[in-house]
Amino acid sequence: MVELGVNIDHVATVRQARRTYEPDPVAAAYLAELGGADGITFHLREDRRHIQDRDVRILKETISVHVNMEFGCVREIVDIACDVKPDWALLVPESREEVTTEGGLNVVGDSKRVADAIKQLHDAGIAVSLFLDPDERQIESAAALGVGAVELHTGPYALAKGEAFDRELQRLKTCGQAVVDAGMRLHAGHGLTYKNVQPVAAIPNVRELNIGHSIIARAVMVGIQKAVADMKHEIEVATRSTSP
Ligand SMILES: CC(=O)[C@@H](O)[C@H](O)COP(=O)(O)O
Ligand SMILES: NCC(=O)COP(=O)(O)O
Repeated sequence: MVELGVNIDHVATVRQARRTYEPDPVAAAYLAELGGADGITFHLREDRRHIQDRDVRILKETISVHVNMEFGCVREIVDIACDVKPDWALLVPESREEVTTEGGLNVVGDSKRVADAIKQLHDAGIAVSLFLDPDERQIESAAALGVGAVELHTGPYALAKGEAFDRELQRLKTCGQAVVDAGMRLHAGHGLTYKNVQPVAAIPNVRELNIGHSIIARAVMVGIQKAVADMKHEIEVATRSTSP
């Protein structure tokens, strides 16, 4: 079975737009779990633009499916992960200027920073996964670093059209096989939607897909009707009690 990890970052994005308490990504994670999520994913960014430290701690305490924490190789965040102990730590490249993660981590050549983070996480008993472009050299280096999983970056696939789409899908298949042959778990994610998920879910031996933006975008849409009806109800109740 291919597991679904639901990324709840953008529930927190809406909350942080007003620096208030709602919507709470912890509540969203609970509902995602009720809906059948096999895991909950979130990205604790250095700039704290969406997920906050408080979310990370409460999520780890309250979620019963596996917790996948994404972050860059920054000492402060690696220390938080070692303290909170998610089931998986997904190391990603991160820049403050980006709107979202733009590419895979580069682990070819000098990867001391990554190797140090992996060691610290492993010493804390946390399984480590690396977010990589579908590039065989990166996968070879990931295997040498001793991580348990690779999450293939599906962003370029998600954006590709026509022949490029077939090419990107083939890269994912070829590199997916390389991940499995090297003895690591195969995960994939980024930019997956209701329209483009099936070819990726059908890649042999893929164990987990992490999907966020598209699910949260759909949740906003399918939930609006009830949210408006609930507000109408509140107003009507008040009007009933105050009208002559
Ligand atoms: C690693 C990855 O592909 C994305 O999940 C990304 O890290 C999510 O971060 P944002 O939600 O800030 O785009
Ligand atoms: N690692 C990928 C992820 O968690 C979800 O990415 P997206 O679906 O929000 O693009």
